[in-house]
Amino acid sequence: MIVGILGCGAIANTIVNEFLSDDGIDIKYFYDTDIERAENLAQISNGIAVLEMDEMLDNVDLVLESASPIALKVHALNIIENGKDLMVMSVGALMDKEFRQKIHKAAQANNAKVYAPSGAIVGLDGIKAASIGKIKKASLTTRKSPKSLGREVEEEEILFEGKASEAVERFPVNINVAASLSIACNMDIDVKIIVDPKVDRNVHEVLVQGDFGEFRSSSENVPFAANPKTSMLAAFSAIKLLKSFSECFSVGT
Ligand SMILES: NC(=O)C1=CN([C@@H]2O[C@H](COP(=O)(O)OP(=O)(O)OC[C@H]3O[C@@H](n4cnc5c(N)ncnc54)[C@H](O)[C@@H]3O)[C@@H](O)[C@H]2O)C=CC1
Ligand SMILES: O=C([O-])CC(=O)C(=O)O
Repeated sequence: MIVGILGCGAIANTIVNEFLSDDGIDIKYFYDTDIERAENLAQISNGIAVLEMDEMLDNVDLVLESASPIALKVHALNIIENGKDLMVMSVGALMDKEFRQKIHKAAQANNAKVYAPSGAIVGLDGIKAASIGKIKKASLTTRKSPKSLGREVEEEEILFEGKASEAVERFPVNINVAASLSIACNMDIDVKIIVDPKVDRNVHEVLVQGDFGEFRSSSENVPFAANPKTSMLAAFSAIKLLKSFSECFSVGT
C-alpha cells in the first residue's frame, strides 16, 4: 500500500519516524502548504514532496490527512473521487452533516474507504459496541494547559460548555475527539473544555450511559513538544490502524 500524507506537522512526523515503512506500507508522498515540512519528511523517509495534492493522487492507495479541518474540507472529495482511501485526523470537519453525507456518498460511488482512527480519545471501542443498543447520554470533559489552548490564565477556567458541533467550530484544532465520540454515539454529545494551569497533559474524561450500562474513561495524554495541542496517542492510533491493514488477527471492536 502506498500512502500519501496531507499535512506534515506533529502527527505526521511521529508516524514517519515510528513507522519506517514496514508491514507492506510505504509512506511515500508528502504535501504541506509549508513545502519545507513536506521536504523534511520526504528526506527522512526517502519519499517525494509534492507541490500540489494532484501530484500524488495517481500514485497512492491511501491519503492520511493530518493537516486541519479546513484542509480536509478542501481535499477530501477530490481524494475519494479519485478512488483513493482516506484516513482522517481532523474529524471535527465531519460534524458538518452535509459534508459527511457527501463523503459517504462519494466513498460508496468510488469504492473508497474512509477511516477515522480513535485519535486522542479512549473508549471508542466500547461506544461502538454500546451503539448496538441505545446510547442515552454521552459527555466529554477536556482539560488542557494554557499552552495547549493558547490562553494565559492563573486559575482554571471553563472555556466552553455546550454541544460538540459548536465546540469543533470554536476550537477546531483542539477538540476533534468530541467529533469522533459524537459520530460513534450518533448524537451531538455534551462537551466541556477547561483551561487548567495545573495540568501539563491533555486530559479527556468520557461518560457514556445506555442500554449496556455505563462507562467512564479518563486519559492523561502526553502532548507533543512541537504542538502541545495534540496528544502523542493520536499519532499512535493512526500508526496502529495502518499496521492493522496487514494483520490477520484483530482485537477490540
Ligand atoms: N482525531 C484526533 O483525536 C486528533 C486530531 N488532531 C488533528 O489532526 C490535525 C493534525 O494535527 P497536528 O499534526 O498536531 O498539527 P500540526 O499543526 O502540528 O501540523 C499540521 C500541518 O498541516 C499543515 N497544513 C495546515 N493546513 C494545510 C492545508 N490546507 N494544506 C496542506 N497542509 C496544511 C501545516 O502547515 C502543518 O505542517 C489537526 O487538525 C489536529 O487538530 C489532533 C489531535 C488529535
Ligand atoms: O490531542 C488531543 O488531546 C485532542 C485534540 O487536540 C483534538 O481532539 O483535536
